[in-house]
Amino acid sequence: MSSHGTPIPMTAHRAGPLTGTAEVPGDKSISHRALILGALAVGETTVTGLLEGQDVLDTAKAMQAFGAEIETRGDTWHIHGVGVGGFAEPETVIDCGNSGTGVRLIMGAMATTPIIATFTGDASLNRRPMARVTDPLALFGARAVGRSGGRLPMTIVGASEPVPVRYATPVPSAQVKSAVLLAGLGAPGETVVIEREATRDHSERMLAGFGAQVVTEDTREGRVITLTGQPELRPQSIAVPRDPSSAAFPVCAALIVEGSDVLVPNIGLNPTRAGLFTTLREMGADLTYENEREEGGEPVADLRARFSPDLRGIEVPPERAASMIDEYPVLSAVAACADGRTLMTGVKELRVKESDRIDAMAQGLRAAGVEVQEGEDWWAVTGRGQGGVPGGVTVESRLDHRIAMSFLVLGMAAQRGMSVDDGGPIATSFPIFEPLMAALGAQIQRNEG
Ligand SMILES: O=C(O)C1=C[C@@H](OP(=O)(O)O)[C@@H](O)[C@H](O)C1
Ligand SMILES: C=C(OP(=O)(O)O)C(=O)O
Repeated sequence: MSSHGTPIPMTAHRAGPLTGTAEVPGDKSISHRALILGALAVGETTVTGLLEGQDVLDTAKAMQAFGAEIETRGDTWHIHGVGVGGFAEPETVIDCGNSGTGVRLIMGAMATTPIIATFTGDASLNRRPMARVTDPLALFGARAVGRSGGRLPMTIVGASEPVPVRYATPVPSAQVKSAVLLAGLGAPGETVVIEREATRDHSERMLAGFGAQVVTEDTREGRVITLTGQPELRPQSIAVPRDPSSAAFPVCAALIVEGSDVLVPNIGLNPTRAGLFTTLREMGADLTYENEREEGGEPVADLRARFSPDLRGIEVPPERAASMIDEYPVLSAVAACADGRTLMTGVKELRVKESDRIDAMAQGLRAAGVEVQEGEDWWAVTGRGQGGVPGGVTVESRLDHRIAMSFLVLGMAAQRGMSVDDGGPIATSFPIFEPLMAALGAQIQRNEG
């Protein structure tokens, strides 16, 4: 089932070369944060390039429920923030749909204000673990009551006298880090988050942009981030860069579809996000960075991906996992078309995303004729070489946009194409995926009725 309606079965067939320019939408992580920090600032924040995918739209609706006024004029989003500590108590349940980032960051943002809010989501989100966020929020003085196993629906009672927190994250998660930092905004004094492995740092960068005092130090313990609480956040004008996690799909498709040459302009290459591109280049991908520059304090380049007939399997180092965590599904589609084995280790987190992504990809790849081995925190794909994946099957997308898109990309190179039972979830992060890929020359269709 799609998150908000009837399933949309989709098929991608093997087709001629993919060529042209792929203008992918705005970054999902940055879009959520722009809305939440805009809601916590005093005055009007404007945002251009916001990803208008369902996950982000659900966060916008949630911010309205907490009292922010949000309107769109043309392509610009205007957010009238209520200030740190100014959130109102929502009158209804907050539905975050399919979005782990949305629900976890918003729980953090409200946890140090004395209000009560109840959160829910779709069947996928309601299976995902929330204790990783509610455990540190309890240290601030917030309380959480949810379903067994720390699942949604869940009610958070915000702390009435919050205290600052020092917290070492037990899992590599930018969502956990960000929830703690956002909660720290409402607590007096210094809140400290320590992460052993650096995860995406958009919250730290954006908090600093809004005028909060945030200091990051790399130490022997790991990355130590110190935030000074109760700032007055100054409204900003934010231009959201394009999403490298969405760019991954046209890039990977171009590498495996014969004769392709695709330009994906203006992609953020923040090192905490760019692990996939490094990995693809190590596999022998013809992937170049053109027009490298800095925009809004972030490294940016145009990516040019060309058909790469000599891709080889590699071992992806576990320390790279955080910088490409959402890209393993599509990497496995490329690995299936490479020569040799691609081994991915240190990736336990993949099991608690919108689906168990190791299981979802392993089952679908095996059905498509590709050998996959797996353990709790690793998996390995034995490539069948260029043009060697039989395909020709329908696989489950499991309410997971990245699973759906990864199998459709594989279908573009597989001998007999690939189908997914439901492409509906794609709209959570990449609502223009179908027309964008079709404009490049992909054969992608909905199987109505
Ligand atoms: O903070 C974020 O914006 C995100 C963090 C990652 O999740 P985890 O924090 O669970 O690793 C990532 O998978 C997700 O798509 C977006
Ligand atoms: C894991 C993802 O998102 P979230 O955790 O926000 O649902 C993703 O977009 O791949």
